[in-house]
Amino acid sequence: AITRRIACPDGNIASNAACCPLFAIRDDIQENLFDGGECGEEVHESLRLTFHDAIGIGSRGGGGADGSIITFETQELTYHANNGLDEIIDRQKPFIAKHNITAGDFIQFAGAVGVSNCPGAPRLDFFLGRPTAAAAAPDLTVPEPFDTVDNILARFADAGGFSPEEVVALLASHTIVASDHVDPTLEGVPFDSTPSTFDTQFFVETQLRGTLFPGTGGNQGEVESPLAGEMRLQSDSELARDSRTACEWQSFVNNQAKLQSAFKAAMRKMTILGHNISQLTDCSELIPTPKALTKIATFPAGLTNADVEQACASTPFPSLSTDPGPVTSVAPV
Ligand code: HEM
Ligand SMILES: [Ca+2]
Ligand SMILES: [Mn+2]
Repeated sequence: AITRRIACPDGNIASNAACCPLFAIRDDIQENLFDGGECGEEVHESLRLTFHDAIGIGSRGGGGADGSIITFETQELTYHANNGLDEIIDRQKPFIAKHNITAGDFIQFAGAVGVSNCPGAPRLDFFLGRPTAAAAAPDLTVPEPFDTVDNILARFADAGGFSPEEVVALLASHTIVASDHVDPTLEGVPFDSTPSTFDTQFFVETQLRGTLFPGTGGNQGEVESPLAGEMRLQSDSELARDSRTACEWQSFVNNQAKLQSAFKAAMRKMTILGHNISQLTDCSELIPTPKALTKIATFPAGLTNADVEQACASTPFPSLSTDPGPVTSVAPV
């Protein structure tokens, strides 16, 4: 294939002139939205936003990854599942206003650039050219942590024909979480012990027997986790144990290469929902290459294979070593 090289007005080289404005946007958000290239709160929330915008499509209506969650925020932010997204939307809006880019493109661009700051992440694709949203997405397109596996799989299938395997791949995103809203008494609670690293610990730790709540019990959509300071969603717990998804879930344990390739492929599909890829421009070259990760997955200190709730019937849980030292707790982000 012939790679086109175009000189942009600012001196950057692009494959397509349409991508040229993205260099300045990337530099601006790395410096002023992501605190100089961190894998922190704004990255986590920007990734969550890519999902809540894109999944708004299907038999009930909605335009997919069209920016409607910002353009029609007065409506979509009244939906229960979007609780807390007002903060990142307020942070993103000035960048959209300043640069000549639609909300739909910006949400997915910020997500892809942001994820590149997390060691171990794949280099996500980015396609440009989403028009401004025409209407708000309807309510109830975003799955909730208290939904059944049946309903979650059905919603993803309806939204974009996602298979159960692709749903599991997308949930790799929960390796970089700091939850503020599931337990109203806590802030910044991770779903795994490494919330700033795009690793497979999430798939290890969600398979361990739950023994405690990081804060209060009785929150809708939360079940017990195996580690002080760590939160487990009911939906993640059930997907890790359901016969339709358990083996796929387990297959990511200590498989960084699969984590990267499967998440990248599923994100490519999710981030263009509602669009015809032939009408978008591939500007993936703008996405930085994430730092590689060499850490091997482990059981947290004090826990072993005996704490695994084996759910995949056909394949044993991978053998992992246990972190040395006394039992620790996961610090808030
Ligand atoms: C069954 C599907 C899903 C459910 C039920 C679900 C639910 C949740 C919930 C309840 C939170 C905590 C929000 C808070 O308390 O602040 C959360 C966080 C998050 N979710 Fe999901 N999620 C799902 C799928 C996804 C997907 C597909 C992605 C992205 C591809 C994603 C990305 C994230 C991220 C990055 C966060 C962390 C946000 C932060 O730290 O502020 N989730 N999710
Ligand atoms: Ca992690
Ligand atoms: Mn947050």
